[in-house]
Amino acid sequence: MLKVAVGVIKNQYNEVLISKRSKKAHQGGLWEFPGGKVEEGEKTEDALKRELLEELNIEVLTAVPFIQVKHDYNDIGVLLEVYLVESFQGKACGMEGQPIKWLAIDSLEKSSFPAANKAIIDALNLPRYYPIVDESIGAEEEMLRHLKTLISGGYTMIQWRAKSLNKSGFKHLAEQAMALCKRNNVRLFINSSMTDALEMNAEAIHLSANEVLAMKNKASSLEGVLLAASCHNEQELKAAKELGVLFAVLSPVCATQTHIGMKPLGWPQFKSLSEAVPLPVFALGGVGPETLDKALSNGAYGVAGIRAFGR
Ligand SMILES: Nc1nc2c([nH]c(=O)n2[C@@H]2O[C@H](COP(=O)(O)OP(=O)(O)OP(=O)(O)O)[C@@H](O)[C@H]2O)c(=O)[nH]1
Ligand SMILES: [Mg+2]
Repeated sequence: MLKVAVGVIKNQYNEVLISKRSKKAHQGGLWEFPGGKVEEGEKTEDALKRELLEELNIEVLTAVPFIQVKHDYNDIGVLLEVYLVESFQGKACGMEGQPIKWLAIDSLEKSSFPAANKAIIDALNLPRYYPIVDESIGAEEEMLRHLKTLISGGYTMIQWRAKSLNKSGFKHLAEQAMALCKRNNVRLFINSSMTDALEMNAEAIHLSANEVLAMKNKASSLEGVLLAASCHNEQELKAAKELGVLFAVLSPVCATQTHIGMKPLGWPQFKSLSEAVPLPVFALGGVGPETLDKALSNGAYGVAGIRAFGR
């Protein structure tokens, strides 16, 4: 497997720099995030700095690990170690004669990139908020009402959870929620077992940590379905990463009403766990929109919650 250092270079306008691969290269003629092969004995971060200097004539000042993507092309397998380049020195130019351009993150077209980049583009488009509609909010009507409030509040990624309903009750309710979200272009993650979620044709599934641990190496049948996972420790985060989830939720950060008796992680431990695994991690447990800055400064990608959203 070819190890590749890839840089998503951002500017202050929320645009990223992309560059066109030469016709003759592997996956030639497609756009890419600049970067290249990690040499024998070289650290990935050093390879990133070297490649961006060679290809764009810029000096990387800060780069943070973002995600890792494994992909099998028919001819080779690649492991893309993707970094967010948050600051650099110099003016980028195509040193190998390649066209380059700055593009808004939400206008990146997956079809213009090699297939492995789909996961990078999905991750770059993740919102910072992940509200959860849970039955602790109220009965079924109440849950649907709360979902509507969240949708009109502008949230674009929501989790749907009702653990105490039986299978057919959950299916019936989840189908209404999915239809509502589809009409409004909102991505709804169904929190249930993998089997049940696939049976109801969920396009996005939120798995419990136990399900993730039990799923090891079974993800190959899941092309086209987005996965997320609930995690509480490093082992679960690593298993979720291995399974190929788009992001994880790590909890509980602080003490909450719903998880009385569960020992909170606290911010320092949250930070070290989220930094140990290159995956976007949402903080959950006593956090909300007003704690986003605190969460970001502790290594979170965003915040998740039930009562903190849409009230
Ligand atoms: N740099 C880069 N490589 C990517 C991306 N997506 C992707 O699948 N790859 C694959 O990663 C592999 C290595 O990338 P590369 O061709 O940039 O390597 P390099 O700069 O060292 O090239 P060189 O052999 O011309 O020196 C290629 O097989 C390429 O198809 C991407 O976004 N950026
Ligand atoms: Mg390259």
